[in-house]
Amino acid sequence: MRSPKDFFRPLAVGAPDPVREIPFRPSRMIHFFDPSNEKMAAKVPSIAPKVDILLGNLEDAVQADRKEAARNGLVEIASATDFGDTQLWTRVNSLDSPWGLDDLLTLVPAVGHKLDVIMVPKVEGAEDIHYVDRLLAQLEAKAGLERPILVHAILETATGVANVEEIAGASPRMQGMSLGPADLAASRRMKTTRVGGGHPGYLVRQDPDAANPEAPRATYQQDLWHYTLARMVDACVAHGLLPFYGPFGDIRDTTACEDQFRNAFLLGCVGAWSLHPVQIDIAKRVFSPEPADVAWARKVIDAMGDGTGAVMIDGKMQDDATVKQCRVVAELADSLAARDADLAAAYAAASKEA
Ligand SMILES: CC(C)(COP(=O)(O)OP(=O)(O)OC[C@H]1O[C@@H](n2cnc3c(N)ncnc32)[C@H](O)[C@@H]1OP(=O)(O)O)[C@@H](O)C(=O)NCCC(=O)NCCSC(=O)C[C@H](O)C(=O)O
Ligand SMILES: [Mg+2]
Repeated sequence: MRSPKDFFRPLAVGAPDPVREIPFRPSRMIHFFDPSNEKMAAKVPSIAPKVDILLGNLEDAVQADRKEAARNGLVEIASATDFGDTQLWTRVNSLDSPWGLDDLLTLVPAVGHKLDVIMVPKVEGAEDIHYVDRLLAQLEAKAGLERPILVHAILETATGVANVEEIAGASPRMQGMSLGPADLAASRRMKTTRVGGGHPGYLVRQDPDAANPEAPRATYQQDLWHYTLARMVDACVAHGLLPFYGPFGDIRDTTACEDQFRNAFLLGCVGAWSLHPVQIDIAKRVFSPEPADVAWARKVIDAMGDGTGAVMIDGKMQDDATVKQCRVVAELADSLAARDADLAAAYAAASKEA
């Protein structure tokens, strides 16, 4: 393990200095597209301005015989497109696959200056991040890049979950993590074949009524992902990283998708993956605080002055802790409003009314 003194040293001569703090840009949705799919690729220029993050996916969901086409397609799209202030990410193939190395060897020299973040799937421990860290430093130095490419890990194996804290702290490049519920379910031998979401069999049942033991008893579906998501959020925050929920595979069930995204938002995640255009607006809605909540947060911040002491607002106690909660909401709203004029107007109107 590197000494803490060396943590922020470049890992190759000529590589850019690692960042000291992970930038928190609007990140409500990571929109996946397959660069080898002509229809999807054609939509990139029109989708890019609508999403916070656009991700060229090279891993799962791209057929084995389309891997090279996807990689080359991403180089072409990244070179030809002006993404404005939308972030460009890629998900490379896993480190043990026949394609992961060539993904990195091709993308960094060709379009490394345009890539903000590389998502690495199936990360199992700090050693995976160390490998990518050094290789990226070498490639960045060779390509003459001036800013480091950040790394995002998918938490999608039981071993990865067991090692989540050490993964989060493995490198100053670590930008964030996403939950990968499909691979994680397989790795853990969970008996769900869904991509995220609940399962009707995972429930608790109301106690029997002593006076009427045969009466029907209510059941309450439970959240299969709560434990992992909460662990991931804590590991990320402890290391200054951004946590994301991952994919919701039932594209037609927009209601359950919204519920899953909202649970993640409330628990601390900054965004989720959108796999289909229909999920973009869901993520935008869910991961932007409600105007009424923003107005309330600003009211509390104003009333709390220097942020110490206790006051009563509309019958609710406010103190040093609640003002911090309110700052989380207000600061997120400010950063999203700077990118989204409609949201800025909605926040201003709600604050005026409050
Ligand atoms: C899920 C899909 C296969 C559905 O595609 P399709 O059947 O074509 O849907 P539609 O007919 O409704 O599409 C309407 C039009 O929209 C275009 N489209 C579809 N998806 C996208 C997209 N993501 N970006 C841009 N454009 C998109 C279609 O081409 C249609 O266009 P047109 O005919 O011109 O109107 C498909 O959405 C898809 O493949 N999505 C991405 C899937 C993906 O990336 N999966 C991997 C991430 S999840 C994962 O890996 C699991 C995770 O790692 C874990 O372990 O949990
Ligand atoms: Mg996966």
